[in-house]
Amino acid sequence: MLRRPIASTFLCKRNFKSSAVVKSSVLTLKETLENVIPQRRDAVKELKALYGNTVIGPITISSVIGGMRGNQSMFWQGTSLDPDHGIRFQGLTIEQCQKRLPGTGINGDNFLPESMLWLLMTGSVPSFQQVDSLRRELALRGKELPHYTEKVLLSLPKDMHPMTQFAIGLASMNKGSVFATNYQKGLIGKTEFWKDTLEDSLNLIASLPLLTGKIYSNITNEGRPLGQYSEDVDWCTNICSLLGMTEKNSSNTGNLNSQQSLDFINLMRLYTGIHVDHEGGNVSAHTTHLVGSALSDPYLSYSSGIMGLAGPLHGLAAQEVVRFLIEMNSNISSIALEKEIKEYLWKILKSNRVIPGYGHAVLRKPDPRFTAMLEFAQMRPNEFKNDKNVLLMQKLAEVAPKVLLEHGKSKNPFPNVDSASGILFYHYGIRELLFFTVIFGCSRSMGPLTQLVWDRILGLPIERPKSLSFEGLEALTKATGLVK
Ligand SMILES: CC(=O)SCCNC(=O)CCNC(=O)[C@H](O)C(C)(C)COP(=O)(O)OP(=O)(O)OC[C@H]1O[C@@H](n2cnc3c(N)ncnc32)[C@H](O)[C@@H]1OP(=O)(O)O
Ligand SMILES: O=C([O-])CC(=O)C(=O)O
Repeated sequence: MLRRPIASTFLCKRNFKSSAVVKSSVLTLKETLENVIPQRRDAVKELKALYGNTVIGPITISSVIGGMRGNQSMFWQGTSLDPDHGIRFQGLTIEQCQKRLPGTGINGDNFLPESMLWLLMTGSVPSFQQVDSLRRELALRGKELPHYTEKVLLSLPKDMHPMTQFAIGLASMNKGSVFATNYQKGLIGKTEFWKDTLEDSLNLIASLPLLTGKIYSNITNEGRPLGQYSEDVDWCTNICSLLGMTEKNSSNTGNLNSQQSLDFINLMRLYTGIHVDHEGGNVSAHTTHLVGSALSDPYLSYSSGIMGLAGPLHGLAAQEVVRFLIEMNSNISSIALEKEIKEYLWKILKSNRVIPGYGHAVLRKPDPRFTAMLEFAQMRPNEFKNDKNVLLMQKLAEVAPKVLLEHGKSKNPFPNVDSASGILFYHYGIRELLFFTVIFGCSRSMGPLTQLVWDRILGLPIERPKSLSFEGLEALTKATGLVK
């Protein structure tokens, strides 16, 4: 399908109220980080020296052969996950972030993911000016993709999975890695690794609007641009524009009116603001951390994380949910008929498949990220009242937990974050199901890359747990004296 070319090169300047008042005295993210580092380094050093031998939990055989569930064995600073209350970003709930993190300064706009990045990196809520300076810094850093990355992306088959294109694009950018180059030349020592890691990480995050836009235009518009990049707007406005999903400054493929265009940008800010991280053990974060522990640069490390996000039990569930909702809608006669929905779900369970968007490895309550996405839809009743997929998504949140509870296997029968997100993007006009997880991947860059910077600030070692064979485990059971 060919898309309309961009109607005009006119720049949509949704100017930031703060732009005019940014003072040169505002410390950059790096400078702020430099102020925080000495105290944090000392604290971790002291913890290790005084309490290094403190035992913090048992490791059972079930956990060794059960995906390390429950093992408290990773250091992760930015976020932590409570099974009953969900994610906290440097201690703040989603609700608190919505109240406290700065946005554009325009009433009703969501907080900016740039604010979240600042919070994760430094541990404190940024001021309006700090966020605006970071927004500007990222917009400048991200204004072009390396020519070799463009070339690599253009050479890929248009029907290659967008997540594969994403991982390849990111890995190709390792050619320009400041960290890898300076390490290879022997120009940096261990205590300084974090500086080049930060440099690469900010460049990587900044490049994501163009990279994502390129992949989307590859799969929908034969590689021709759908929108225009601007240094004057925020990261998400650029993402939306480059997907061709803004009223102005893009091909406006979804024919959005100005309210819908604004809503779509705010949906993107909300989505990418709360998917940034889910503590360290999830597959994408853990993979980035593991690969990074071998001192692979941020591009290679995060490209590996993206490959993990591309699994259907993890981020790819976002695409699976949309497919599932559309298929279910064409197989039931009415959303109001709970009996039919239940039968449909049972058919899936009886064929030994999972219900996508439900269950979680850690959470034991509905995912507050799901609730935040749901609230986005509920706050716009006129927009969504006739969308039968969105209505089914809401109905399922009532029905599926009952069925999963009756099924009796899943430890968590409630909706997770992937339940709501893709179908909202679909509503506004992103119809390529395979693409949703790429948007997830834009957001997820922020948490794991923050940790990578901190891994290097703290000089954490290469990760290398001990593995055990069946015989090794058996020998341990005998050692307990409980088994003959
Ligand atoms: C961003 C994210 O990654 S959020 C998660 C996105 N993934 C999905 O939505 C896919 C569907 N959900 C699932 O597959 C799982 O709930 C996971 C992968 C998220 C968590 O897996 P686990 O920690 O192993 O879950 P749990 O301990 O509850 O699993 C116990 C059993 O219930 C099953 N189960 C868990 N969730 C579901 C589900 N949604 N539908 C059907 N069965 C399920 C498991 O497959 C497992 O079956 P088994 O004993 O035959 O192996
Ligand atoms: O925490 C997990 O295992 C999966 C998840 O929800 C995420 O990574 O966002």
